[in-house]
Amino acid sequence: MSEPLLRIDHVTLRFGGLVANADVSLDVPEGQILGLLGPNGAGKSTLFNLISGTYQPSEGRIFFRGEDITPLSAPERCRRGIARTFQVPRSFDSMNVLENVIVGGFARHAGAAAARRRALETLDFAGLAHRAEAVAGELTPPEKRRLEVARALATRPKLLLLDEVLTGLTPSEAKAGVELIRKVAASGVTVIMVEHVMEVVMPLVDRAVVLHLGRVLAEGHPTEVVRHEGVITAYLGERHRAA
Ligand SMILES: Nc1ncnc2c1ncn2[C@@H]1O[C@H](COP(=O)(O)OP(=O)(O)OP(=O)(O)O)[C@@H](O)[C@H]1O
Repeated sequence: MSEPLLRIDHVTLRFGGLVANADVSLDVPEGQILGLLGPNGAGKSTLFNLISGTYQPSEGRIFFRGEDITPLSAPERCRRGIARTFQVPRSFDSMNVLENVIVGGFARHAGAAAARRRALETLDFAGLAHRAEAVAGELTPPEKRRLEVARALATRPKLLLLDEVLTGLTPSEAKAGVELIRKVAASGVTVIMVEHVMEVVMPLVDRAVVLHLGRVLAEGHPTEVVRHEGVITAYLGERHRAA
């Protein structure tokens, strides 16, 4: 079997006495859309922070394309092709949409002209080209999420971490968001997404991993995972039992 794009190898992260991620091991093959699920406080965002380099694990290693990236900083990991969005959008509100995406592009493109070219392409890809000159702070909530994704894509990632980009959207907005995620995956970017809305996650992801109390509770095809007894008890609740 070929090497996974990302390998998380027995990773633990402690904040003092609190274990936010406990002995997490996970292989993510190239081309997959992986859903990372679990109740509030399960350790999903912490795992994103460990993959993107915001946090260093207390124990364990993280490999990307076969390279041990555990000691690398977040900018170094970005240059290798790992990008992320944040639960609360972090765009620069006073700058326009294009400028925001150019900032993302600078991480990977030498020179303003190349970064601008890449930003324009990315806005087009993300369906935001018509809002290029709009001030970011004045975008609608779904446009702000799209801008987050565009900023991350401008770094030309091989792995994109999406933290609740569909949460809080109306069903039709979420449907448009799903289409964008499918398009991202079809362009060759591997995706790991944290999302709570099961109706959205189920048909979209190739594989689901459920975290609970920092540990991997279940892993597999989404249809198997939602039938897992421990997942129903810890996360989904009784209404999913008969589903
Ligand atoms: N910087 C930190 N310092 C101390 N504890 C933290 C820190 N970041 C996260 N935690 C704790 O680690 C645990 C996991 O948090 P995390 O945010 O990763 O969960 P989550 O699954 O992303 O939750 P949510 O769905 O609410 O975003 C929680 O108990 C949280 O309080």
